[in-house]
Amino acid sequence: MPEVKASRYSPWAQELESTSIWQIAARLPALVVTALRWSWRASSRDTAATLGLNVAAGVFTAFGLIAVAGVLESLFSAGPTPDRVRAALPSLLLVAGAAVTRGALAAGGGWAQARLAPQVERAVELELFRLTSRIRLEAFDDSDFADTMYRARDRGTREVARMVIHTVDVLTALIGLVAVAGVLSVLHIVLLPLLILTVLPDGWAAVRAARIRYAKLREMTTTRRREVIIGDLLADRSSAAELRAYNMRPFLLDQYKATADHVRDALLGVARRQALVRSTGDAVSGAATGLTYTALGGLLVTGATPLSVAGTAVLAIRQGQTSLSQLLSSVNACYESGLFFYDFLEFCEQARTRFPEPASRALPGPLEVLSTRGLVFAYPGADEPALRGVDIEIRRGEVVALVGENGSGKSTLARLLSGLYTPQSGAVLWNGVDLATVVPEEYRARVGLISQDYTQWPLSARRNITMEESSDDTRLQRALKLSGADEVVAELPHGLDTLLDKRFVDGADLSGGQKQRIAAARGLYRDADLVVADEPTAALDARAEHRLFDTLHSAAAERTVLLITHRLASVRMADRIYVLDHGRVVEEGTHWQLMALPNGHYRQLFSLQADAYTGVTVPVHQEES
Ligand SMILES: Nc1ncnc2c1ncn2[C@@H]1O[C@H](COP(=O)(O)OP(=O)(O)OP(=O)(O)O)[C@@H](O)[C@H]1O
Repeated sequence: MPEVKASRYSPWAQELESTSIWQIAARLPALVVTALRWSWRASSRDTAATLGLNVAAGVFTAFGLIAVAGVLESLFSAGPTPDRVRAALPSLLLVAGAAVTRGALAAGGGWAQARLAPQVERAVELELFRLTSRIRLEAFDDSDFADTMYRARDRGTREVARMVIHTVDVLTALIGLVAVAGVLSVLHIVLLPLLILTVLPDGWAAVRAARIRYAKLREMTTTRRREVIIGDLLADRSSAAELRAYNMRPFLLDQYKATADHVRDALLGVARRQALVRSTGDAVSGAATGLTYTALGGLLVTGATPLSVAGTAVLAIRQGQTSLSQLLSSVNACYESGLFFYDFLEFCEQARTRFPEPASRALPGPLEVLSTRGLVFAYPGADEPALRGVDIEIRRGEVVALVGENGSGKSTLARLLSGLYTPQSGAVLWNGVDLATVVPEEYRARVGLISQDYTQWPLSARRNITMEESSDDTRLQRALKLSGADEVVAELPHGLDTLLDKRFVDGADLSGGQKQRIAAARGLYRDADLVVADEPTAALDARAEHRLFDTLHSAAAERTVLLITHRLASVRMADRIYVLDHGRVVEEGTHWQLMALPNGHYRQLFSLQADAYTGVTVPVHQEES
């Protein structure tokens, strides 16, 4: 299967192949400006310091090179050597001064740069999750958009800070090149071993700084995993419905912020320690640079090392080569980051087009009647609509059942009635008011959804049921009892306070049926007008199933119940049954009315099930066709 074999990056790789380097280079300046804008928003002070200090360090590198040229000019002039060395002394002092200043500026710039990365990453990721938790639910069924979202999450968010850093590198290397061009006519030479000595302390500092970062990241593995898990809940298909149904967005965003703040603070600590190590390395390197020039002076005074024109030229060329290769590699890095960053920007743009339509109307009182009018809904990219003009009605206090074969559209209809999907045409009406005009959070708060694909949240059992910080004990105990979740909680090591996630210490895992009981308790706990139960008993044992159906039927005394199930024996008592087939309501009525239809769809399905239990067949006339 090609889609399984393809690498995760294949969409990106394809785009890369079809986009020429010039096209990407042309959009690079705009990307750099956008990245700088993000960075400025995250921390204007650190952005300014990163740019200012690094560019200033580049200027001092160039200045040092020009000062070296001055030294050489004095040394190569006519006259006795001691006089020439003396004449070179002011330039030598300038060289040393430039090196120290450059070192200090680069250390400051490096610190600001290291501070910037976690701050920009946090700001960008928070924006990503603000978008993923706000987009319409059907956006998760659009595979192209899912790819865009994955690429944005996988690398895109990290690349903004890198773009800023690579931009600085490009500017610095450019300044170095200009300086080399200016002094190419001047000749100079440096002793190789001493030059290596000037590089070694910096190398040590770089290794040490990398180790500090690695050790911290390792220590924070669990925290970072937690961050990823919360992030997944905010952006994953599996939790998207309940996140919306139970208005979990503010809570999860707060949780994410708290964890992300912890990671950010730890990384700022790493940045401080790294800056210390790097400045130590830079100081030793600076001293070694001074030593190099002192030794060079000594060698010249003693006449031990004659300077040759060729050697000096080689040095100047080498410097030029270094600046050039730096420029190339930073442009390359900028280009690479730009690709990933573009993914992120593309995602933001696409996500904003998938926000729910703004609605401001309040819910018009408690539910009297919920109805649909010509409801049509197609999933993104689907050839056929899942619902093709559905009209149903649910009145207060009724138990209404939706039945039909797999894929007939029951869950889709339930989600539209729960306000999770928006119809392409037609409307869902609450007391006659179109739900598209009502504030979604207000409506969703009046619906208790027992979802077919429920989420087990990595929270305590209590929070898994209440889905809100405060809990009403009377309602909680009632929901536990009605759903049979009381038996589940009784077996948990810390009762309602047990964490329902095996991935953490003291976390507990539940069986499929136990999870379903908790999900049922969640729908029953909510003080809702309408309970939507979509296959609420699929994983339950016979006793629990019987109990829950009894509960749902008696719950209708205070609430309205929409029940979707394949256990047709349980819908016999429903006030009305709608039979769906290929996205249409094909039959409607009570159990006995539907059983009276000679070739009825419901009658066929019911008789098949009844047969399996009793061996008694209700006669079914096969359609003649
Ligand atoms: N996320 C989705 N993306 C695209 N198509 C979907 C999606 N979910 C369902 N469908 C399609 O929509 C149609 C209706 O599906 P739906 O889940 O509403 O059926 P159902 O009656 O609830 O089925 P079941 O009894 O198996 O739960 C089916 O053809 C299904 O393949």
